[in-house]
Amino acid sequence: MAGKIQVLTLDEREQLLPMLRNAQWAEVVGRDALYKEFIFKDFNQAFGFMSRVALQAEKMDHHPEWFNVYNKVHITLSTHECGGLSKRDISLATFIDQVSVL
Ligand SMILES: C[C@H](O)[C@H](O)[C@H]1CNC2=NC(N)=NC(=O)C2=N1
Repeated sequence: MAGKIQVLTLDEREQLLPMLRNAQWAEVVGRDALYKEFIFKDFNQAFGFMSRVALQAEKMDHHPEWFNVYNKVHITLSTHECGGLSKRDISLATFIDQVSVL
């Protein structure tokens, strides 16, 4: 594992979180994490999306907490190693948004 991962500073949050809020990522109450719900046409679309995210998550060694039923996918992102949001969560959220609209 590379150098220790740090929680985002207040400056980083002010810089990075507005764009994610605009993209419907919500800050979880009572936990330093991001949450978003995705709805697809059907299970095939949802699972295709999850497959793309899974491959990227494995590459990054950064994995989503998620829930799926049929066409719905709910995703929570946080970094367990630092107990909160890190730049890895921002990167993964950005990737997730990109592949959610393919
Ligand atoms: C051992 C392994 O590298 C760690 O448990 C990784 C795996 N995936 C992870 N995913 C997330 N979201 N946060 C982590 O801190 C994390 N840590």
